Amino acid sequence: METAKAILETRGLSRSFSGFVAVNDVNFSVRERTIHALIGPNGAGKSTLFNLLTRFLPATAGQIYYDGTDITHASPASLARQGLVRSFQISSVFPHLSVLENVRIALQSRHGETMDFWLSDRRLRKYDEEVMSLLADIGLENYAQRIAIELPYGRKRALELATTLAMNPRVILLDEPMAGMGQEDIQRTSALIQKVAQGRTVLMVEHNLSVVADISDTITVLRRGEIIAEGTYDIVSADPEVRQAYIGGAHD
Ligand SMILES: Nc1ncnc2c1ncn2[C@@H]1O[C@H](COP(=O)(O)OP(=O)(O)OP(=O)(O)O)[C@@H](O)[C@H]1O
Repeated sequence: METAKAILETRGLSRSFSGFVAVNDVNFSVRERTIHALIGPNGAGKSTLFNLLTRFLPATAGQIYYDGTDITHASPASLARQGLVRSFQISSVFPHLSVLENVRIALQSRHGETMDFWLSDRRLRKYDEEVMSLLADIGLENYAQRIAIELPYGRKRALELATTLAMNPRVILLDEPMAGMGQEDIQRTSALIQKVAQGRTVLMVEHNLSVVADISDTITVLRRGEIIAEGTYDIVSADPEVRQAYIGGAHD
């Protein structure tokens, strides 16, 4: 595990907003096939770094590399095609379509087909087999015919993950996957993330530290736009600067 190569890397990455430096000269590296969490107190720059990595925000300075290729100026759509997929990105859920239809649309889009009403039944059925196997992976097979909007909250998030997986990602970026979830959904989603991480890389911003402790291989702690610690949960949680950042509270 320790020797896995870096799949995502930044060098001197910075982002300012009207002179305020939200991400400051960050050298960051995510090893392939690990679950990597980005944590830090409110306003630390987590969302900004996440948006830079997925190219939703342009960098003010520095470089981003994906699998050794400079992607500093790539578009989010081209990154998704190359396997760097932000959950809820291209694959947003259509609330009034069924679970099966939602995942089928994501698969069609990956195969370069738009929503073609004239697709033959045979071709649709071909997708449906793939859809059902994906839904089985994610524990949604019994929800296939349910309309997305009617799903319980945790299952809706699982559907979002299913549409992300339909893009066949190498790296999945999750923005607060546990947000708004109760304990039961948190446990199920944690297990799901560990499952989908097999053979893939997951980078997530997550506030729930017990989830982070449970499932992350590596944790990067940000504070005021800079990395202050990195390593396993045991290492970062014992770090005096990290403890101070959390005790110090929000915008310390
Ligand atoms: N579009 C923007 N314009 C101006 N300032 C911004 C913008 N986006 C972020 N910031 C500032 O950059 C800093 C970092 O914000 P960011 O949202 O990245 O932090 P965060 O660690 O994700 O916080 P939280 O945990 O509260 O979501 C904050 O001080 C924020 O006010």
